Amino acid sequence: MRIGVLTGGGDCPGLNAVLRAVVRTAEKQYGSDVVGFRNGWRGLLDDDAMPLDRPMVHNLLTRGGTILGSARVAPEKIRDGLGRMREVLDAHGVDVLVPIGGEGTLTAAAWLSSEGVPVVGVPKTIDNDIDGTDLTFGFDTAVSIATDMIDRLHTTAESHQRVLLVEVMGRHAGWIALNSGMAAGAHLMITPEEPFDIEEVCELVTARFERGHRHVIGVISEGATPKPGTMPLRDGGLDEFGHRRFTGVAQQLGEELERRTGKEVRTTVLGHVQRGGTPTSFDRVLATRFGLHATIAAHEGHVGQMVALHGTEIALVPLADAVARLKTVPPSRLGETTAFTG
Ligand SMILES: Nc1ncnc2c1ncn2[C@@H]1O[C@H](COP(=O)(O)OP(=O)(O)O)[C@@H](O)[C@H]1O
Ligand SMILES: O=P(O)(O)OC[C@H]1O[C@](O)(COP(=O)(O)O)[C@@H](O)[C@@H]1O
Ligand SMILES: [Mg+2]
Repeated sequence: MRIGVLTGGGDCPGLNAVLRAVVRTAEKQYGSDVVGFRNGWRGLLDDDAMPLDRPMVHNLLTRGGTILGSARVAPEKIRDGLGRMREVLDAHGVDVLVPIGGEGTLTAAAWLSSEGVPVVGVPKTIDNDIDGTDLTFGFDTAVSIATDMIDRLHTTAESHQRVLLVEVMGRHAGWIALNSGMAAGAHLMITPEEPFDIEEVCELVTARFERGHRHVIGVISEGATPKPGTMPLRDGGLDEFGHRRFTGVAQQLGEELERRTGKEVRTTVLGHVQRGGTPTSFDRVLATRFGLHATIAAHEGHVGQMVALHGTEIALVPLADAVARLKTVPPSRLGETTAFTG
């Protein structure tokens, strides 16, 4: 059998570990081989392929990013390119395609599957917002990096009696803000799931200083928004792929907070540092198990599926179900922060 692989969407630590696991499992367990397509779906549309064998995946377990590269392609081009993608897959003798990606890549994968292309999906994203799996790899690494950064901000905030706002990634889901905020003892967490009220944020900050505390740490997802009519947030419009362009919610909240409370505010935007570098041991293992089980599923004919973590076991879920909705932070999880904030 020949397996085709590609990595789509934003990169994350662990993608290379999946590639290594797919190649090793295919070669060692099945005597199969693997071909990679460069730069996500673009590699399939442009016939940009590279053979992947065991020497090529040496030393990949710990390496961040993806040796295949990743890119975004307008969804219309994917839909118009079905015939072309079939031709390229046939030309390379690919029996099963294993796309590794987030909700966008996997939506395209689910659609290809519905068109009869044999596909086994692997979920990745630092945002952890893929439904049907308890976790995605990349998330643990991003949370670890963010936690380390927030730990460091506590001391400098205290020295200057400041409010420090940390903006973390999380377009639609606040998992990184929730977990890094909890791990680092933040006093305030704001996620995209619950629009924030500037009045409440001001009250929290004022009350904390009045109680004699010397600093406030707030963690804010990049996709957070204010409650309508409470404070303005600049509109950045949409990018060419239809994603909302962010305009810096933490900075804007900080300016408003400083104006209203008179407290000194500083803002740190963590950005792509959350996605760079080596994966944590947890993500290395999860990525490796996903790659292993995706390859097994491909050989056993379980196509149209996505590998998923259920508890401690790797399961298969229908791709169409996994992309039907995003896994956002439920109110019960946000409620768990109440005892620790303020
Ligand atoms: N609804 C869709 N239909 C077809 N292809 C899509 C769709 N959404 C996304 N894609 C493809 O998947 C790529 C990756 O999606 P994106 O959302 O950028 O990243 P991720 O896979 O990390 O969520 C897009 O550039 C596009 O080529
Ligand atoms: O790398 P880019 O294009 O700036 O994208 C940033 C986005 O990608 C992410 O890091 C990951 O999102 P995806 O997994 O959906 O690609 C988001 O947290 C962030 O909003
Ligand atoms: Mg996406």
